[in-house]
Amino acid sequence: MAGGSGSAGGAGTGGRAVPRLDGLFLRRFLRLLAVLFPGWPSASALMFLTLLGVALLEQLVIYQVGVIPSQYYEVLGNKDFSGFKTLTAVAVTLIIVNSTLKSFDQFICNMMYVNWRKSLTEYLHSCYFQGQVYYSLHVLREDIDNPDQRISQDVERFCRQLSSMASKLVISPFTLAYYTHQCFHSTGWLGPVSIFGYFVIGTIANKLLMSPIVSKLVQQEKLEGDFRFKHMQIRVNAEPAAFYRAGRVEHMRTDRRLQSLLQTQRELIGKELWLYIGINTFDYLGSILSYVVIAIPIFSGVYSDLSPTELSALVSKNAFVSIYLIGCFSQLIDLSSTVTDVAGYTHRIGELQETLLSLGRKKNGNYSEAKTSWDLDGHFGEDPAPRDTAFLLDQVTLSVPSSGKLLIKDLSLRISQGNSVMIVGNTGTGKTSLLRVLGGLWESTRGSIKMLTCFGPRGVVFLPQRPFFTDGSLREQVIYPLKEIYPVSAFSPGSADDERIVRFLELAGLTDLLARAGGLDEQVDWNWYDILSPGEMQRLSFARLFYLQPKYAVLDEATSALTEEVEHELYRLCLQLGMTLISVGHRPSLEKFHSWILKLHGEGRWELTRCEKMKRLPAGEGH
Ligand SMILES: Nc1ncnc2c1ncn2[C@@H]1O[C@H](COP(=O)(O)OP(=O)(O)OP(=O)(O)O)[C@@H](O)[C@H]1O
Repeated sequence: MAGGSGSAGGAGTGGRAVPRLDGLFLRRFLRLLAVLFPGWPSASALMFLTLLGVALLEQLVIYQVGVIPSQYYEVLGNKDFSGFKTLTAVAVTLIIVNSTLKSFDQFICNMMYVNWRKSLTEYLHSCYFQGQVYYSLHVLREDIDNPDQRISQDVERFCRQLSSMASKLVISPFTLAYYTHQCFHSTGWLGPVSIFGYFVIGTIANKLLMSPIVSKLVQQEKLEGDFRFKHMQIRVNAEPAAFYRAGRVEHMRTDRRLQSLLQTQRELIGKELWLYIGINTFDYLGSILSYVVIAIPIFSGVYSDLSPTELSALVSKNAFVSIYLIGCFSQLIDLSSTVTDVAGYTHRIGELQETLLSLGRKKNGNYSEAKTSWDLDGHFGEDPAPRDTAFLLDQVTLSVPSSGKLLIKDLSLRISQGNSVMIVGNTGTGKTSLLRVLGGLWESTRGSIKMLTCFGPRGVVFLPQRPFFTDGSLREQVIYPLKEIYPVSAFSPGSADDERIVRFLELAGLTDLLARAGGLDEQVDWNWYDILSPGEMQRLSFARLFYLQPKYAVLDEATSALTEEVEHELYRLCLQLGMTLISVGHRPSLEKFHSWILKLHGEGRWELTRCEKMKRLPAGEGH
């Protein structure tokens, strides 16, 4: 497993551009926005409009609440009791409306967060699970660290931070326009121009302070993922680790990853200090800027004909609108730390999105779209492919993708029905790699490979070296990866699905498993890897194979944990069920189940021989 296992100290950018607040950020952000707002009328767009309406109403009410104190001065000064009662009733109503609107504002932002998270995660899932993209991403691409963390945690934080900014951002164009107009009205061009100038300077200074934070944040997220991955490694491998008494060494290694993460967090906090100094300075300087704005015409003699009282009234009026306008800008500048978070997550999610899309576009020429996936619902149409041949290899040369190490050179082979092939050879000579090419996971460096049948029950089923189980009931393990009950009538008319499953479990020697699992459909809360022995896992994989009854079964050392007798029995059943086998194995006792032996010698050399020991078996069942 490559995901998350990258070096703990690296920046995680793997030769890529350092993440900054630049054009690349903008492009990635706009691409993510297109996922969050897929069109009109989408739920997100409607929520955003509602938020805009609520925020506008809120502004109106806030303004009304703001003038209440001055009205109290008036009614109390005049000892106007009925005016006081009316004003108090109005004030209470306005405050209730204001608090309701504020709560609604928060509520809509939270709902938007959930909705955005749903859209973005589902979108990434659709790219991640398309074809074999998840395999290529984890095994063949090493430049993307912790894809799992990007999809789960980074998306969550991105959406949360973005939604926390939403209500301030949505209203700011309106408040800015309104108070700029007001400011221009009372101070002329000098007020708005100096405030805008001040904001531009503040933004440039902030941007300089924000960029290093963005790259640090991206690095911190990578280390966070590495740390979590280390814990997951222990969780998944608790038993072998315990046999090795690996507690001390794993403790040290896990602590090392933690230290590396904490060191980066300290550096991040150090960089953020400068940003906070910038933000706070901007806020407090802004509060005196309005007086600086009014001081310029006063000292240049524009108001020299005004009396001191008239001048004070003018100062107070101008200060009010300028402070409001500066307040609007300060609110935007205050969002800087949230913006850096959003930018960091944007880079991480954007990188993942780009990689997923490029992997999704890269189609394996040997496999048409229809053949790259299973018909999971069990609906089987007509298969136009010739039925007697599964794979046609012509002058195929195969190398390890990352290192280029030559494994097989100029191999021509036809794998057709009734002609089982056994692949043998020393460790690391490329036996599994050849299956990877047959399965469409790797591409050959030269030559052509044609798969003339499909994946699934009517075509090819692979049993990988490491058995794979999903979460769920025993039935779900047996029928995997079919989702629904397999259409019995296709192969065994008349017999019920349950009976077939039980029979195949018995044939695989797993009768007791039915009782342990409490029946076929009991939703067990255990991890199948924890409760099954390696041998039982291989037996269960065979029960699955018997159930699916494909025409071709590709078995990669699928019986390595079983005795020779059990192996013999399982292979015999496969042939009896009409399967043609393509197996990788080491035991010579397996040869009798195959017509051909392909021996790999490494460094490209191979040898194909006819096997004379092929066992004569009774006619296949079900075909
Ligand atoms: N994802 C990978 N990245 C880099 N190298 C790989 C990868 N997978 C396999 N290899 C290398 O390719 C070579 C062939 O591997 P392969 O798994 O095909 O061996 P094998 O013949 O099946 O061996 P074994 O009998 O041990 O199962 C080995 O040297 C292995 O280290």
